[in-house]
Amino acid sequence: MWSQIHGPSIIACSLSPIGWKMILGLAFFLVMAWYSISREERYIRLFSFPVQDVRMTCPRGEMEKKTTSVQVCTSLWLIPLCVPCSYTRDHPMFLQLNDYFWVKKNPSPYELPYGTKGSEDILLRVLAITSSSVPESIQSMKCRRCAVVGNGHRLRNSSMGEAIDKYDVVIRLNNAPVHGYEADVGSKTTMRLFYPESAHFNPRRENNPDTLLVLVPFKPMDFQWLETILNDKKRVRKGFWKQPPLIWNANPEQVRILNPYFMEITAAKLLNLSMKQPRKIKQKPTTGLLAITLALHFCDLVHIAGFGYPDSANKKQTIHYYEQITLKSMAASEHNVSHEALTIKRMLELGVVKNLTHF
Ligand SMILES: CC(=O)N[C@H]1[C@H]([C@H](O)[C@H](O)CO)O[C@](OP(=O)(O)OC[C@H]2O[C@@H](n3ccc(N)nc3=O)[C@H](O)[C@@H]2O)(C(=O)O)C[C@@H]1O
Ligand SMILES: CO[C@@H]1[C@H](O)[C@@H](O)[C@H](O[C@H]2[C@H](O)[C@@H](NC(C)=O)[C@H](OCc3ccccc3)O[C@@H]2CO)O[C@@H]1CO
Repeated sequence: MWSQIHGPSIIACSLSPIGWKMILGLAFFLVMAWYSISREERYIRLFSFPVQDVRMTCPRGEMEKKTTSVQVCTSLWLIPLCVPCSYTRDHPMFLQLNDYFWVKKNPSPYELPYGTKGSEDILLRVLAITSSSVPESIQSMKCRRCAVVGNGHRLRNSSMGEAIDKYDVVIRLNNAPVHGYEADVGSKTTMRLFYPESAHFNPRRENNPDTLLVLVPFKPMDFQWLETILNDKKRVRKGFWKQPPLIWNANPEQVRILNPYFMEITAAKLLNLSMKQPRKIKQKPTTGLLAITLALHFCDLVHIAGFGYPDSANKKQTIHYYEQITLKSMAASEHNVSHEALTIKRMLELGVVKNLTHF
């Protein structure tokens, strides 16, 4: 699925120079044709981007592609032309203990949030008390139809709850509640992505007994928070931009640590942020865009709901479905939400993801 967004730019394929020239020529033609056809909104059907089925059937062949290879597709005179390209799914979703037991052959080149360089020791300790496995119930799914639920206000009074709960996998974010909002957002939560400052949810009330609580690490202190809270050690208050919970009633067996690889590719490939001096760039992906990236790797079909910020001139519009705060609260947030909106729009246009609410 990933190759359908970026085509040849993400996955390195070995093609002869003539092959590449042909593809470039064809790409030019493709753009021209796309422009004329897209206005009639028919281009998705004609081109080789397989549109995600608006019904809930599994896109044909997706599971086979996962285990074998994928193809980079373009078109020749509107006839699909696909180039086989080797692709390995060698990025586990969650960090695992045995990767930190021994000196790694390929150590991470980046520090958090894009890699684990420098955090190896604390990781050894937190991975010893958490788990890294994808539960069998998810691993064995024949088809993973996923809903990524953003925290946006447009979910309010949407009555989307029943539809969201029908997905095989429902990904939620931060402290977004379900209790009291079931009719609009559903109650199923397969995974909840969060960081210490956003862990202000009641793990038992807002989740299901088997919900995976997935820590998105942004800084080494995030691992330290997890270690102290799960081991009930003395809490550390300094080093967080907002006070994280001091009591957190979660089962360590449900806790996972997201592989920073997904943050790296969200930043580098979707937002074109430079990875050369990541510390200097005070911009990072939102948790929602990260979750979409993760879902595109992991799921056969990705639908989103609750994404989309108000226009920057709209100072009064609340941004969440569950609380009365406006864009002003995000002034120091280090996100570029208009850039992200363009990225999401592009994915929607290509049919790579489908939106359940309006965008
Ligand atoms: C003040 C502040 O820092 N706010 C940030 C909050 C805050 O830290 C947590 O809610 C705390 O619990 O977290 C963020 O995001 P937040 O928790 O608001 O929302 C989760 C994701 O939903 C998508 N979203 C949200 C609102 C909206 N109107 N449109 C949307 O598309 C976004 O993709 C967003 O990522 C975050 O983690 O990304 C980003 C926000 O900038
Ligand atoms: C996904 O990002 C999360 C959230 O959406 C962001 O708003 C938040 O940004 C904070 C940023 O991570 C902090 N940087 C560090 C290194 O901690 C930044 O710190 C400045 C600061 C420090 C101390 C006291 C107040 C502010 O603050 C940003 C928010 O204002 O990051 C979230 C993930 O942690």
